[in-house]
Amino acid sequence: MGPPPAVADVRRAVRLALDGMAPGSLVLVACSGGADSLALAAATGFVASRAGLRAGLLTVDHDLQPGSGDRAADLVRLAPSLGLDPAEAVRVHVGTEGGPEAAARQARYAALSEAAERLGAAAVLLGHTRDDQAETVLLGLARGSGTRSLAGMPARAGLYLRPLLGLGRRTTARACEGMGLKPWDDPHNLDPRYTRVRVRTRLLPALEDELGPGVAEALARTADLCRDDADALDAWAGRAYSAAAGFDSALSDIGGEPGAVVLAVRELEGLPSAVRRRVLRRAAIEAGAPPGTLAASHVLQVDRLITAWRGQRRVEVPGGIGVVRRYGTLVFARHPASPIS
Ligand SMILES: Nc1ncnc2c1ncn2[C@@H]1O[C@H](COP(=O)(O)OP(=O)(O)OP(=O)(O)O)[C@@H](O)[C@H]1O
Repeated sequence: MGPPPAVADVRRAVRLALDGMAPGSLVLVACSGGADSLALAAATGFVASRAGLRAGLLTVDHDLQPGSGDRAADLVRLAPSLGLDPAEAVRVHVGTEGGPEAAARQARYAALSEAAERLGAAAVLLGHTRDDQAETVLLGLARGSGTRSLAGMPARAGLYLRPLLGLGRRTTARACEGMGLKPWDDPHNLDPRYTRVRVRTRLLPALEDELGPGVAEALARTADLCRDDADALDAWAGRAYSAAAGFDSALSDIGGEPGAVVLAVRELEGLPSAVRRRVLRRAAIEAGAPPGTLAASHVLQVDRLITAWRGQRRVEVPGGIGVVRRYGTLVFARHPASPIS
């Protein structure tokens, strides 16, 4: 008799994600002890041993709740029985910048990347599921995001893989049951003070009641479609950026300071706005604007220097970057030379 269907589904997803990896490579599972990453950990131990790969477990102890150190130690003790060796608990200090959730996430990824490098891992596996993806899309819609944000989380990004994005949370819970594993229920996952928890526990179930049980799956499909669109637009914008920034070198001292980015307006005027806005966003970032702080409204203001220019002198974007229109160019710089109007 084969394994229960949910166990087989999780193993298949892991097998697909690890396909093509060089024999002997080390893959690490980032495991919180919750159902998603516990099912992932067990399936990875199983698949890796049959695929000639080595598998290990990393758990991050944020030291935010009483007992978190014990939980991390329990996971490390459990790991060898799942075929995961090495297994490490990494303790991190969580700051407060950007709110407690964002700070914990940032500290977690930094710790995971550091441990992966130290252990020479070829990949770090995360337990995000289709339901996490659906929540991300809903949150993006509510913020008025564009295609890049609606694309949600990618199945692979650098070292990080998300093998379970095609499976629902119900499947991981059943897989744990099927393997006799007892996941940890994080009380945070039920705390309605978190927006994501309200989306998970109230909004998505209400949508499924009203619109049918396939809503999470449909939202995850939207994410995939948006990713394809965003990738295509990014590629177009990359070429457009090179054309607009790589014009005649005689003009390249217009910026007036090192690090300035100068774009030729005539290369931008005929572009679709979705592409032009991407070019402008990239120019601002290359000139020194921190990516996370650059809002759509900033990019729109810069865009008006092209589409609705009435001698406006200067647009400010985060990072102390000013944008001015000067001769047939847009100059992005910390202290751009005074504009021509
Ligand atoms: N403390 C942690 N240590 C290691 N990895 C973690 C930790 N917290 C989260 N992760 C990784 O990030 C993924 C997504 O985290 P998130 O907080 O959204 O999930 P979770 O509620 O912890 O659920 P689960 O553990 O069931 O995946 C997890 O599946 C896991 O791979």
